[in-house]
Amino acid sequence: MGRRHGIRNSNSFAQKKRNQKNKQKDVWDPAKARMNYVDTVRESEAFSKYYKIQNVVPENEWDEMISTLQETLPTSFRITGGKMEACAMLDVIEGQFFQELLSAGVEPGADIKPPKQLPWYPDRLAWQLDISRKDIRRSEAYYRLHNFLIAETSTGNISRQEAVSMIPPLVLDVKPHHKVLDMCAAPGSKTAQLIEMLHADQQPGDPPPEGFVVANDMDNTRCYMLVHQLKRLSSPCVVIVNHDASQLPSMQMPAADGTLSPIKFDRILCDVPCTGDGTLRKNPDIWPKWNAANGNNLHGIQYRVARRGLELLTVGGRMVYSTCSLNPIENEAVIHRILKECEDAVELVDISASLPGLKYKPGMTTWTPCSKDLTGYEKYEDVPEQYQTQVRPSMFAPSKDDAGKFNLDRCIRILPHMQNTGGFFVAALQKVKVLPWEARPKVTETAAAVPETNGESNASDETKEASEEEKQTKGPPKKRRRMQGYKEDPFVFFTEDEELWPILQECYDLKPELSCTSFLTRCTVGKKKNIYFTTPALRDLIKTNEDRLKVTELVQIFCLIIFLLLTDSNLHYLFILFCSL
Ligand SMILES: C[S@@+](CC[C@H](N)C(=O)[O-])C[C@H]1O[C@@H](n2cnc3c(N)ncnc32)[C@H](O)[C@@H]1O
Repeated sequence: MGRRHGIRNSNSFAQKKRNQKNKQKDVWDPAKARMNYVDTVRESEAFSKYYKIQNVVPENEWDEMISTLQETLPTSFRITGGKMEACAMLDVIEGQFFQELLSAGVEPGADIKPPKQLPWYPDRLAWQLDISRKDIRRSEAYYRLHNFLIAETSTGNISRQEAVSMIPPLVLDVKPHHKVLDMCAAPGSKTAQLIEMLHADQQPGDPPPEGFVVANDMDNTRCYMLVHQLKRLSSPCVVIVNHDASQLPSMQMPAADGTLSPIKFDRILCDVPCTGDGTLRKNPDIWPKWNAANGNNLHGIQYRVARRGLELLTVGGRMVYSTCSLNPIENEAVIHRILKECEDAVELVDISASLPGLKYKPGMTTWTPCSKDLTGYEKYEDVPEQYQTQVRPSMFAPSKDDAGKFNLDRCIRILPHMQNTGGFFVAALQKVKVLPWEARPKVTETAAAVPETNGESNASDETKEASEEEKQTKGPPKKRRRMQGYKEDPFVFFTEDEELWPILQECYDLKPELSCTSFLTRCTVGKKKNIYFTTPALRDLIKTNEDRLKVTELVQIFCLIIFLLLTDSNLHYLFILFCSL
């Protein structure tokens, strides 16, 4: 009784506090004020002036682009999972929900926009719906479809993803045996697509694919978003790591003869941090903050991440560079700088045929670097001293004579008005031979030295732009600073004599070909409450690289939560079993 009384008291206190707060809010609510401001400021003078200087869109399309940017973005989604389940889901969506919409559309006064299939997405599995909150309220058919999409998104059968953001994984062309690296992965909508592609050919009862995805993000909190997003896929083929991608250490894998060799990835997604001005429809608060310096400041880290990606890419492998920015300084200028440095070791791939029906502008071959005051410069020598740290020599377009040899027109820029989407940039790079500065991969007897990092932020200082491979060949710097972050629980793999293994095998009727050494826990002592399963390839990767990563405390590898259908029974029960042991 007393306790209850206490609770009532504390509740009324909390209520009083809330009332006080609400009163204050009536006077001044900064969040509300910001939203009002954002609602009214749906165009930025600086944005318009800058993109007119860049000629990013032909004069006669300008007004259409700006008015599209001021409209709400349509919803788009893709159907996930194996081919059979996806087709069955498509039948339900088309046969039931879209049909209802179409029937509602013939009623007098109904304003129903038919769903649009995204022609460039395979098997008719991606759709765009131009529906607003108002539509959902006024039409029963819209309401039912909306609720269905929400429910299916939470179970993972549908992924609500911006249409243009589906493009980079498609262009990456991932096969089940590929080693894939996603350099800047959080929150993970593209990583999910990559994992689905890895499992594309897998039939029920088949072993998991040979390939894997290493998903990295520098932001520790966003790594947990990634864990949350990817958990739904229950794939044993993905590991999440937490690094500055421009300094991602070389990982090692044991060869058949027991020696270690550095991993080179077959496919790399380099979806770099950017100003995001292609997402203005979704994030209108970018309008009032937009300025030319933001893009200039990101050029350095974008280049360094892409360059590191190419170092980690195998010869013959493909890397896709993408941003949700329209700015050539964040896009073509980065690609041009990379191609120039890589000489003839890297080429732009013509990806137009892999995206049938997609409307886009070919990459620009000329652009004009600008300082924050929106003065454009023809050449670096024209840049006043005060802006020389902001506008860098590497940002300038190739000369007319040189332009042809880079094939920058093979890049793809999607402008919002072309098919009612966000803005996006994508380029696919093929590594045709080792990079000029790259040492040929060495096979070492022991784990290679851990690449050093000074843990500093991504300042655009060119002196920091030496590649990680270069640093490794020069030897480690003398001082080592600990990077801030959280220490993750260890990865404790079962050994052949694991006492739980016979119980597990019997209880879950595990297939005999499953090796107990692919199971792991995250604790060294105490009850093994959660048991994880991963593929042999990822087990080797984690085991081979964990120690050196732990020593430096640079990396937190997050577990890939893995409940593949090892048997017909649902392995989620493992949780229950071991919690009660
Ligand atoms: C454009 S978002 C990536 C979106 C993601 N690919 C997706 O599809 O959901 C860029 C990401 O890069 C991360 N990031 C920023 N700087 C980074 C760096 N130096 N290394 C690795 N990740 C970085 C940010 O935390 C952010 O999550």
